[in-house]
Amino acid sequence: MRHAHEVGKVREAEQALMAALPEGELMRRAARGLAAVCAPIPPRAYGSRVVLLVGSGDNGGDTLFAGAWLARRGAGVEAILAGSKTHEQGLRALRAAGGRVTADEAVIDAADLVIDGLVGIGGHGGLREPYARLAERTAASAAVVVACDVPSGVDASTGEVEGVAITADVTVTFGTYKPGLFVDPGARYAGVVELIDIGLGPRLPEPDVVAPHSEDIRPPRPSPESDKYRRGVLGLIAGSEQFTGAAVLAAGGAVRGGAGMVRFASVRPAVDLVRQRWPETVTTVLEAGDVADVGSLVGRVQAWVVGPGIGTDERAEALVAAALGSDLPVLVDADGLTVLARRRDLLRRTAPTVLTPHAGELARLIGADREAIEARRLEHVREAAAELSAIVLLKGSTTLVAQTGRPVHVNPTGTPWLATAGTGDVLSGLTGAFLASGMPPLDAATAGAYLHGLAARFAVAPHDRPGEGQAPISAYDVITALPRAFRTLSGDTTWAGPG
Ligand SMILES: NC(=O)C1=CN([C@@H]2O[C@H](COP(=O)(O)OP(=O)(O)OC[C@H]3O[C@@H](n4cnc5c(N)ncnc54)[C@H](O)[C@@H]3O)[C@@H](O)[C@H]2O)[C@@H](O)CC1
Ligand SMILES: Nc1ncnc2c1ncn2[C@@H]1O[C@H](COP(=O)(O)OP(=O)(O)O)[C@@H](O)[C@H]1O
Ligand SMILES: [K+]
Repeated sequence: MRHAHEVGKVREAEQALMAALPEGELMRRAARGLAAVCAPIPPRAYGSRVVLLVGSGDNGGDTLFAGAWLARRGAGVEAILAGSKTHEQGLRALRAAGGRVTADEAVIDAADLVIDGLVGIGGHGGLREPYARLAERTAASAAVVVACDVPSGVDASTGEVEGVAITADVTVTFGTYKPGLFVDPGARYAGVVELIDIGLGPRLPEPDVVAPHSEDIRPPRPSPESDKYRRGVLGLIAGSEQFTGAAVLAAGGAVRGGAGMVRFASVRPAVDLVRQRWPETVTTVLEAGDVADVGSLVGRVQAWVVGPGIGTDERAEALVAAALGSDLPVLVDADGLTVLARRRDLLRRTAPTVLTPHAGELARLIGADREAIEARRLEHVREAAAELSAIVLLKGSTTLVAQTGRPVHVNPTGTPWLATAGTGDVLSGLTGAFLASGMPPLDAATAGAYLHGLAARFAVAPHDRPGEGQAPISAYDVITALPRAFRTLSGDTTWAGPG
């Protein structure tokens, strides 16, 4: 996992470390790391035109020291001192190395490299002038932009962006990742994030946010003792007279997600379609009076997924109530979430509940404003998990998974091409398969989001080559690419082949 810490925790750890080190050592480490990332950027240090945007705090100090290092290696370094004061030793170091100070902001236009040292973890609120103007000018320049610690204008703890911010190609961050580098909108401004070890690790407490690596994703694998029941039977309640496609897509996610068996229940037209496309499923046609008994009609399962395409009428409500009335893990998605918005009482249960809303669905569930959720995703997903007593997977440009008392998991895979009807249904079926296998719900949701996003990337650009073009995808393409996504995960060494 990549660990991210909020500003308060970073400052505490830094203070403890600073007390144990010679003065200025921490900044030296940060500046050296920043310069080392900048040096190889074409046309490389010697003869390149480097512009430093220097604010009044230590972020500006790091940037001045890094600029001095680059100047000693032959770069032409000019610093724009934008703050009300300037880090003195940093400025002395830059001048001693042959760097210059300039008031001419036009140097940004012709720069090869701009280093953003306006604000770091000390930033609050939208960028004030002249910082905002400098950020806009930088965005219009062809220079490579490297942000020091965080892109100025991005809230390091939350990823909020108020107004203008620096758009970086690379962000060089120190000691630990910051949540704002992982979570949108901030993540969009950060570019590639490089972590520099400044020795903070041992002093850091539990992270606030984590982003899994491929090796952290461990979907269940069958063992020689496995049979279809032990692998996990998923009960899936999806589709209605009006919406049948959602059922086919959710069933596909579950089948390709490795469920031992999918027991599918719905109205006749949805059952007919699911059987045609996924003959592997065991189906139950629900007649008008059957909904309350769905559990016993379907047979034994280890987890439920309820919601995709079920509609929002009384019948749908009874289906959601029946699933949540069980003592099994239940994932509620799509229409099921709309039903829950008026029946929050159904969430009072002891078995785990996983909710998979997009921002609009979450807005209805917690009575918040959709735009506010998009702007402050981290805050809202945490609040929702606490308020709804559930594991909440908030979909969107960065998918977040929150469980109270645990760091928020942020999904590193995915692509904006996923924003197309039906892909969410695939995710709920896939995650449901993991729940049915007995995976802890936070891990199941994290693995679901990861593999779903990876499959989407493979569908968009199947050859996985740099520079390869991308094409629009359908939700079905995501299902088709799931096996390939699974195969990228670290292998199971116990497999000896047949015979
Ligand atoms: N504390 C430490 O031990 C270390 C800190 N380091 C660097 O120090 C940085 C933090 O330094 P500081 O605490 O001095 O804070 P910053 O340099 O991030 O920013 C503080 C200054 O920016 C101004 N400011 C804040 N928000 C603004 C806005 N929206 N518009 C315009 N001006 C704004 C403040 O008034 C203040 O003068 C880190 O991000 C990192 O780059 C590194 O050197 C590593 C060690
Ligand atoms: N801008 C975006 N960037 C990346 N992924 C996105 C973006 N917008 C939506 N997604 C993803 O697309 C999927 C859409 O799901 P959802 O909104 O439930 O659609 P549907 O209900 O039509 O299936 C989710 O996995 C979500 O995380
Ligand atoms: K910065």
